[in-house]
Amino acid sequence: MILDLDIGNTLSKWRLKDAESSEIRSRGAVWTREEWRPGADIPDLDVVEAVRISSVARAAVLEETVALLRRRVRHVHVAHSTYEALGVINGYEEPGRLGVDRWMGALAGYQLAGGCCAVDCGSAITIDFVLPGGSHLGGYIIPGLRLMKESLKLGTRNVAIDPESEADELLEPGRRTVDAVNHGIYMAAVSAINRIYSEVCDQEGIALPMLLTGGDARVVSRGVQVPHAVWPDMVYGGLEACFPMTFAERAGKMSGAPRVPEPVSLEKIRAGLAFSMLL
Ligand SMILES: Nc1ncnc2c1ncn2[C@@H]1O[C@H](COP(=O)(O)OP(=O)(O)O)[C@@H](O)[C@H]1O
Ligand SMILES: CC(C)(COP(=O)(O)O)[C@@H](O)C(=O)NCCC(=O)O
Ligand SMILES: [K+]
Repeated sequence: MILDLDIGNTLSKWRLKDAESSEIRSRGAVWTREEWRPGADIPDLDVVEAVRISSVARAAVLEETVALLRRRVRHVHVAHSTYEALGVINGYEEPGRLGVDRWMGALAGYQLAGGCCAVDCGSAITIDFVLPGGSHLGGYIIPGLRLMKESLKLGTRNVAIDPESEADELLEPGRRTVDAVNHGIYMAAVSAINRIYSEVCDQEGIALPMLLTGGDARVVSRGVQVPHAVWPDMVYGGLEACFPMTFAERAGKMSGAPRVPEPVSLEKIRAGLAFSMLL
């Protein structure tokens, strides 16, 4: 069994993949914390022969996790952001500083679709661009839906936040605080994604397919006008491409990869951009 780990700032996601059949046997998530211990909510390591890790948690968390896993598992692979991988050139001035989850997403997106816009809606929302030749342009980072909500709570006196209420896709003006906040942050996220996508495609002269991942991908997806596909396992896809182990992976197949969405024409993107700027 292969254990894939995607350690984010909020949640540590894991899945167990059958090394023979390439099937996903189980999956789960635990809060990202200082110490990561196999226990009730973590799979049994006895069946695990290899681990692949993408982590943006504090270095100490990753080090402890790796040290613990190395005692129990023969092969432990940790992904890093590099200058180049799988035909993609990292756009960062200091490639190692690009969040490795973003790098995994960009690599998976490129492997699936060639050039792409990879959007990861987690604690932060990140929007990365890769051109068909493999040049990663860099990207954008904005607070995720939950962080936006929490920042309002921290920074204002009278904005009472209901942390449990979902950011929903209702776009009309809110008539009570909870709705004004939820509709506001939702609009902030989806309009940023729509606008950034259009601006970069316009600038680069190419309509790119968009791929969405992360804990809030489904809710964000409903507000994104650009044709796109939701790929919950996109970060895992990058791990599969970097450290292929199963027969299917060696043949370039990534689990749960969606059909590549057909982007609208560049003319349409430009017309939409012109329209939104005239308003
Ligand atoms: N069941 C859930 N538990 C926690 N967060 C959730 C859940 N469903 C959706 N979310 C949202 O997903 C975000 C976490 O998404 P994720 O992609 O795992 O983030 P990260 O990679 O930063 O840990 C949370 O900030 C929250 O807005
Ligand atoms: C931007 C991020 C915080 C997003 O993390 P996540 O929301 O997935 O927990 C993470 O990719 C990160 O720590 N990046 C390093 C800084 C950078 O990418 O520029
Ligand atoms: K993210």
